[in-house]
Amino acid sequence: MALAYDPLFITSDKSSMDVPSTPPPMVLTQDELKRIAAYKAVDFVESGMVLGLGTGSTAKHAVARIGELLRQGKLSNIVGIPTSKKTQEQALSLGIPLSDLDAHPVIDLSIDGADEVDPHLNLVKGRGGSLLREKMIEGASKKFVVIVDETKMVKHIGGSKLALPVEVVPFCWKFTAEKLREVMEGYGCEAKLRLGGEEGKAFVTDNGNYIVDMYLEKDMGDLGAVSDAILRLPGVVEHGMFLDMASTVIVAGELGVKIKNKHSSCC
Ligand SMILES: O=C[C@H](O)[C@H](O)[C@H](O)COP(=O)(O)O
Repeated sequence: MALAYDPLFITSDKSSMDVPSTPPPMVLTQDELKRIAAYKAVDFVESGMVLGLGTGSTAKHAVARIGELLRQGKLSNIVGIPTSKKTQEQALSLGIPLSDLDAHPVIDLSIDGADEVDPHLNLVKGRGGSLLREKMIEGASKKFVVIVDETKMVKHIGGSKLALPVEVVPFCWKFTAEKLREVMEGYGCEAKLRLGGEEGKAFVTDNGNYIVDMYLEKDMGDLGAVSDAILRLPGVVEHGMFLDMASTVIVAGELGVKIKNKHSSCC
């Protein structure tokens, strides 16, 4: 279905108005909101850029749009760095030239979705299992634009009560999961191995690891301290909290698109 995409439908945190003067032309599905956010992010893309290509149901719209603009000749000389095998396949199918972090250690712009966004633009990512490559690539980016529909906005990280993913090595994963649970015990934490592999086996990431999903009851408060404690555990490869990494978050909702920039987004 074609979107009636209205530029007046956009607000930014630089603006004093949060509600646009023109009402949205129709009730949009969550997928349409994801697509609106993704297309808006692709406005930041310029010919000649090295781009981090995100993973997931929102990022796939951005990758598709980049492919379309390349095909139309409106963008040229783009190099994409995919954050997962799935995105790599999509980008290849669209003819987007690809490379990697070894060849391009500095990336101009990354565009990716998120599972949660807090008021400080801290994120949870990795419910699709791609957090490690995403963190490596997005951490090497001069600009990181996050695209979400409004359901992803939370008051605090973990606030959706859905998974905070941690990538762990398969070797004695139960031991690591128990250590994670102990570290997070004060926040009412449950730690569960993610399933989804063949015959009900563990989900395996693109890096051959497992994911332990943490479910939290309480606000963690000092996210930096929790991050450090998790990363100190042997067996942990990476976690899905992306702290202070997003430059801009584009949020598409029924009342319009909001653009939130780092350092001007909160309080
Ligand atoms: O591992 C997956 C990624 O972090 C995704 O970007 C994240 O889960 C958001 O995915 P979606 O856009 O499908 O909600």
